[in-house]
Amino acid sequence: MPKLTHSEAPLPFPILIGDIGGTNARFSILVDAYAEPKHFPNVHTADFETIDAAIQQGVLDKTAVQPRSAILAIAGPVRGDEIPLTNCDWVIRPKTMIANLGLEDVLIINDFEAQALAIAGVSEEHRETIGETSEGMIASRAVLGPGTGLGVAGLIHAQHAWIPVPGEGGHIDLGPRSERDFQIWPHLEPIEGRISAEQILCGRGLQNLYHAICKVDRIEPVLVQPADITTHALAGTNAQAEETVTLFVTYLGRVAGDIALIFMARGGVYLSGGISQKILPALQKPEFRAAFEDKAPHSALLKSIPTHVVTHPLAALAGLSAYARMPANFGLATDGRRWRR
Ligand SMILES: Nc1ncnc2c1ncn2[C@@H]1O[C@H](COP(=O)(O)OP(=O)(O)OP(=O)(O)O)[C@@H](O)[C@H]1O
Repeated sequence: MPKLTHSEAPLPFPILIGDIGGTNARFSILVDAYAEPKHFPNVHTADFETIDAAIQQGVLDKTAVQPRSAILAIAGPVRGDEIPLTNCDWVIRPKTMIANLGLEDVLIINDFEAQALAIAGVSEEHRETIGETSEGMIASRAVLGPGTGLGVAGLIHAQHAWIPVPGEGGHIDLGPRSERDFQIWPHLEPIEGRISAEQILCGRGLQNLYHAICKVDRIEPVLVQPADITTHALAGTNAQAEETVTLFVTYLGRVAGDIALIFMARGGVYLSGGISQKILPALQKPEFRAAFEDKAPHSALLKSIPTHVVTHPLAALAGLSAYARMPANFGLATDGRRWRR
């Protein structure tokens, strides 16, 4: 086991854990390393002016347990003492939290690091396997999450620990390969001149792809929300929506295969995020796995790598709890992201 340095010393219990999304914030309290987490009702970020008010009213006012520390996962980079969230107005100020909420120790990490912590221990009941099941190995893994954006993280297994590797993998280039791709690509909305994976593989990306397909087919688009597109696709009630979702899972397979190669993720690639669970029947068709495995000269390697959809309803919180209980099992970098009284 790696030796604990002072900055990696366990956070003191009870620990408040939180998954702070753009729309929803989910909180639990871990009383000790063995107790089941006590969950609190979802908090809508728009209902509270500050995260401190949300924690006070949504958690602390509802329990007699006073947390001594907090581990929060947020969407966006963690830098400095004032951390704005990507998709909502909250700014996280750990020093103010320590002063006002009775906390003595606060750790802030990236939301996809929390997803990576979660896939270290996700059980069979909390995942759906896509394609042939191969025996799970204790080996590096990766997670991709199409939701509001496309989150990507690796989970390296080394020195008897799981080491989450957060990054900006959702922004890698995604190029056309098939004849149909070459028809569609000129009609996709680019970002500063290029098509990144996130231009297609997220909620907004579903709309982008659907509109491009409608343009190529010279059809007036009739579907507006990402959920309309996937609902019609799964029901087989709109041809362009069906093709959108078929291509979406193909491109997701292509990118997931690339990420598997980068991390040598023999332990499996996991799909999280709000969209994966909603398009599970489409992911179970052959296209996702075919694209995932189509990686010459390494197709045999990719064939041996399992792929799963994470179905745990609170995966990020489960990952944070696993870390909070047994920090020595994880090589989580805390430098510049941990504040103490
Ligand atoms: N049925 C659906 N099919 C396809 N996309 C959907 C569906 N329902 C929601 N979405 C899209 O999923 C995205 C939200 O993803 P997700 O639930 O992962 O949110 P998030 O990024 O985790 O944010 P938060 O944690 O704040 O809720 C939005 O773009 C939304 O339009």
